[in-house]
Amino acid sequence: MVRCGAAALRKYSNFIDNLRVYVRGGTGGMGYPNLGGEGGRGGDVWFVARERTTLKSIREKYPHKRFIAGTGANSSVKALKGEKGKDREVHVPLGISVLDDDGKQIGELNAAGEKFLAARGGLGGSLATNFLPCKGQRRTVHLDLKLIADVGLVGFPNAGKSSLLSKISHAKPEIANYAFTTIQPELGKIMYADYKQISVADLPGLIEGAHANKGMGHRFLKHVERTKQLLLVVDISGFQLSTKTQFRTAFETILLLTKELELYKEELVTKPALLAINKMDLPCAKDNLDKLMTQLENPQDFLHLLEEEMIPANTLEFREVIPISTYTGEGIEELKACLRKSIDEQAEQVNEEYRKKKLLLLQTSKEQVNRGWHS
Ligand SMILES: Nc1nc2c(ncn2[C@@H]2O[C@H](COP(=O)(O)OP(=O)(O)OP(=O)(O)O)[C@@H](O)[C@H]2O)c(=O)[nH]1
Repeated sequence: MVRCGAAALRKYSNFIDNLRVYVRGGTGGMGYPNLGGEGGRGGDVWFVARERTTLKSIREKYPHKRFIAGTGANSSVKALKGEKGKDREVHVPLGISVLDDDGKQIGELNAAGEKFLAARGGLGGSLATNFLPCKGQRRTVHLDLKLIADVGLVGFPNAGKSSLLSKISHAKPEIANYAFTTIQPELGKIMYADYKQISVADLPGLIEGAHANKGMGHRFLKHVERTKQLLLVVDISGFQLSTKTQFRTAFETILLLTKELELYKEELVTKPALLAINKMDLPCAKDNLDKLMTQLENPQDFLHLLEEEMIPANTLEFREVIPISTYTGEGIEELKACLRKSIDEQAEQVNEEYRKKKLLLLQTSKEQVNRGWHS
């Protein structure tokens, strides 16, 4: 049964991942015609990425959502070159894309301390402008948040994503026996004995037909874009959203999830993926698992089980398939180990590619120097 509790709705209204703000650079200062003095430039508006900042806190602190930098000082006898106006810094969360009003991305802030010039201050008055100052740049921009996590949990409602997140991390998501309990992304961290941490994001609301805007549509899938890997979570007994919708087996669920990812953005299905098969404590789980493993070994042979338009172009290849039960704890430690191994391998691969690129650059510049010597 699909229900949305009042508490869940409250939670939903608490989370925002998009905020529209107005930014205006400061006006320049007046020039001083008699002595040819130049007014100070207007201050700039900067977005600065800071940990522990949320879009919600920005909205609460600045309900007008207007950020205006200081005016440049006028030129005067005492100070012919007027001082620059005060810059305005706006702290934004990590993982922000800055979009203009047409939805075009104009900036990105992913690491603490990164800055983006949102609005440039106007020039001060000078001979060229008849000593009149220029106004600062002004525009409306959208701050679009995409969570940055190592692993994104992807699954249909009730698969046990929240239960899994609370089992492997210290997160305390809401868990209930009805779909859509999770209506905002939840973040948790898996801690390992050597103090390494892996961040995991539970991404809610994905259902069959999300691409056609069913349920919450693809609203939260954007958060998968910046996760390094995907962990698909499926219920071994299958999935049925309501009595009015078709029952889907675990295998069909995996195909449908793949299709939804593909329809949102094809690159998502190229991310390294693992599969957690949950609820292995249920009575028919072992038989269902045998069947599912056969299907996963030769997925092409079983694609006909789905309607043609829901068959994904490519099936996902899982680095690991781990049967688990968040009730009994079966497979949980193995899953944590597999995630760690997979993330470490990916980091190693990225380092290796970086080393190769650097080596290539070094070789090319050496060859260029040698050619210079010989010509
Ligand atoms: N039998 C069994 N039930 C489980 C297991 N894990 C979770 N459940 C139950 O499945 C239901 C859904 O669990 P959740 O963790 O809320 O699932 P979810 O995928 O986060 O669901 P949404 O919030 O709707 O996205 C709850 O009643 C859980 O108690 C499991 O390993 N075995």
